[in-house]
Amino acid sequence: MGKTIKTLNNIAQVGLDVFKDDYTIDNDSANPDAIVLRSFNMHAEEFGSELKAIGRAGVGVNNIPVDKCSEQGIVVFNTPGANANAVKELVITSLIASSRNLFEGVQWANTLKGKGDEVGKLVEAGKKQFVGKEINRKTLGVIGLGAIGALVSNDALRLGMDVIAYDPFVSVNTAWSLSRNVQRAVSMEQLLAESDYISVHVPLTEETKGLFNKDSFQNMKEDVYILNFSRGELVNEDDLADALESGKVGKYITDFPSDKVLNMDNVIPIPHLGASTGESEENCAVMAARQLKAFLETGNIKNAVNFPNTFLPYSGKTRVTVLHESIPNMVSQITTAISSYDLNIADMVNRSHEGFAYTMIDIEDKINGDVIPNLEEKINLIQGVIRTRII
Ligand SMILES: NC(=O)c1ccc[n+]([C@@H]2O[C@H](COP(=O)([O-])OP(=O)(O)OC[C@H]3O[C@@H](n4cnc5c(N)ncnc54)[C@H](O)[C@@H]3O)[C@@H](O)[C@H]2O)c1
Ligand SMILES: O=C(O)[C@H](O)COP(=O)(O)O
Repeated sequence: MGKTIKTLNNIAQVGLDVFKDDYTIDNDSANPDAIVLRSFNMHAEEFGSELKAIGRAGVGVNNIPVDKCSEQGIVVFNTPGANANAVKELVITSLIASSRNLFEGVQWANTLKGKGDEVGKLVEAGKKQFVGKEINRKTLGVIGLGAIGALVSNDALRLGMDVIAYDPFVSVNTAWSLSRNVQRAVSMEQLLAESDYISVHVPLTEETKGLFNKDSFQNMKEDVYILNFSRGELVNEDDLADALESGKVGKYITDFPSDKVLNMDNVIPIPHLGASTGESEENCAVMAARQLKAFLETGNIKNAVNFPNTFLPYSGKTRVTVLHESIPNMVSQITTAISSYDLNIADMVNRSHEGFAYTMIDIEDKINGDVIPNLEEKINLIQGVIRTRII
């Protein structure tokens, strides 16, 4: 049956092109099968009964009510690493440009428009206001060693910086990709105390909200530069104002300006450009679309943030997919329901992730269409089952 996809932001065409034949892109649909978006805030959105999946073409999912989605059996995907290079390039650019007072210097040079032959003399006289500092041999502290943090760390080393990093949950993938010259901070305090520059690359969660506050600023060196390409809410803005005022923080470079921050001195506001390159937009769109398509057509899950990665080769016969709570005795109750229709199981998989689980069961033959709604209903009645879909 045809499926409807709705987009809530501009999504690169190559990504939308993944949805061919049986799919309709309908941005006015009140009840799509899947939604693709970037930073659109979904917290106030109602979900239609057909909505099975949301694809975030990007990384941060704080714009999506993930817990509500889990409870309603809506799988939320993101695109890990797909925009990491774009962000890294902007972080490195901003690191150097802010150290050399480039943003302020360019802004000032533009004020000389119309000064005619005087411009050359004014430039030479005025440039002393913008004397900067070099990043070579300075220490960069990287908080969060995921896709972006690891790239930033490796490139900063290549530029002659010392790099110290903190991530208590570092993944095996990152560990393999990281230069052995990145020093490991044993605590946030150590990183804060040793860094001339700090770049933060963690997700916004209840735990990381306000990570930069009065106490953490106090632990930092005088005149530290902070780069925030992650989320504005990681920083307590009232405490930041004091730290900028006192000179503890020399500059705050942020991809997430707020009205409050725009009114502070020594802030370099960037209009959320981290992932805004053609390459990154295409990478994210294609990855999000492929993951959604695979899930809608085969039930397989790759890169979901609220349900486990689950893969079973798709035979094209009948597949029963069940999103459920991760509690004892679920698989046996589901298989009992299936066998009550005299159906033989060919293959199956069950995975769990942080309280939620996913079971996919392949039936040996294509099953009669009339059975499908009854079997779905029977499985949905099992306590702990969130959503059943028979493909
Ligand atoms: N400015 C932009 O356009 C842009 C683009 C992409 C991502 N982002 C933001 O950057 C964040 C990081 O992106 P990524 O692709 O590197 O994500 P990622 O998931 O690959 O890495 C995040 C890392 O943070 C670590 N972490 C989590 N909590 C931590 C804590 N309390 N202390 C230290 N480390 C912690 C995790 O272990 C993980 O290694 C995203 O969550 C998003 O908010 C912004
Ligand atoms: O979390 C992300 O991936 C970034 O903040 C990018 O957001 P965007 O897709 O709205 O540019």
